[in-house]
Amino acid sequence: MLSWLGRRSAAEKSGEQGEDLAKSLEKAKKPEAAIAVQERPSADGPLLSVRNVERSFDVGSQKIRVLKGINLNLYPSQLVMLRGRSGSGKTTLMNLMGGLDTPTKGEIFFKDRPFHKWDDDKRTVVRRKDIGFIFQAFALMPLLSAYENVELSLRMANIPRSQWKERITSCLDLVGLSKRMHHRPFELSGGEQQRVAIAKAIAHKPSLILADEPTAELDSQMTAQIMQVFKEVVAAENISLCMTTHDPTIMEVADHVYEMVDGVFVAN
Ligand SMILES: Nc1ncnc2c1ncn2[C@@H]1O[C@H](COP(=O)(O)OP(=O)(O)OP(=O)(O)O)[C@@H](O)[C@H]1O
Repeated sequence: MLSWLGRRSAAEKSGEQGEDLAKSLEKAKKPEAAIAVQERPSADGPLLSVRNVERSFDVGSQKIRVLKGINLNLYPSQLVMLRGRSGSGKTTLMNLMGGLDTPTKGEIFFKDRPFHKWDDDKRTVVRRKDIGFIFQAFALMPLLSAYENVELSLRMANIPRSQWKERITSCLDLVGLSKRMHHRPFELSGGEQQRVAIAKAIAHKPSLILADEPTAELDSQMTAQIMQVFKEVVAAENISLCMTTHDPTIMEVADHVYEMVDGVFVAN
């Protein structure tokens, strides 16, 4: 598995079981070339629109086609999941959605801004201000408290210092960590650390949160808590959230689930 964090840093030089498995394997045998893009669920236009996107990588003398024509619309205040087997292309797509990478073909519009045409510097400005990232491995600074970790995000986004205390307190309160603000990551459970990571990702009030397997390191109880926090954050902060997962037990929380097989979406 390629780590999103690893590839993110590079790009940023400048963030199953029994029956279900049998069903998904059956579907995997017959991928459809492309499925209809999600119907418009709200009066607003999409926050993010991915149109006919392809991504290939040159490895030695070979061209590897990872994404083969992806269409996706993400609307304000939606919680969307990308599901697929390891290597199907989920992280590659998330990197494109977050402006960490650009497509080989196709278009990506974030708030009508053409990410596919913009250089990394321009995308970075938008990313810092309007997109939050959450990783499987929490990605917290180990020597900083929960409070200071969230503060770091506000500092990076150039939010005026006068607003920090109120915003940090309200974000940690939203994720249920008011009583653990001054704990450092090693003094927190895995679920609590991931809640700090969520507070950190939403602190600068982004419109979009991208989360790559945010519950992969957590047990089922912590996973359920994190999914509840995600639902609350999407509602309270008017944020759209797109996350990848292998876990079939959490799909019902999503407004929409995209199933990816070998670089294309298939009907689920
Ligand atoms: N920079 C790259 N260079 C070459 N191949 C790459 C690159 N990035 C991704 N790939 C290839 O693209 C394919 C899809 O990788 P990706 O990480 O997007 O899958 P994934 O669905 O997120 O998998 P996982 O669930 O294991 O994280 C893999 O075969 C991977 O080796």
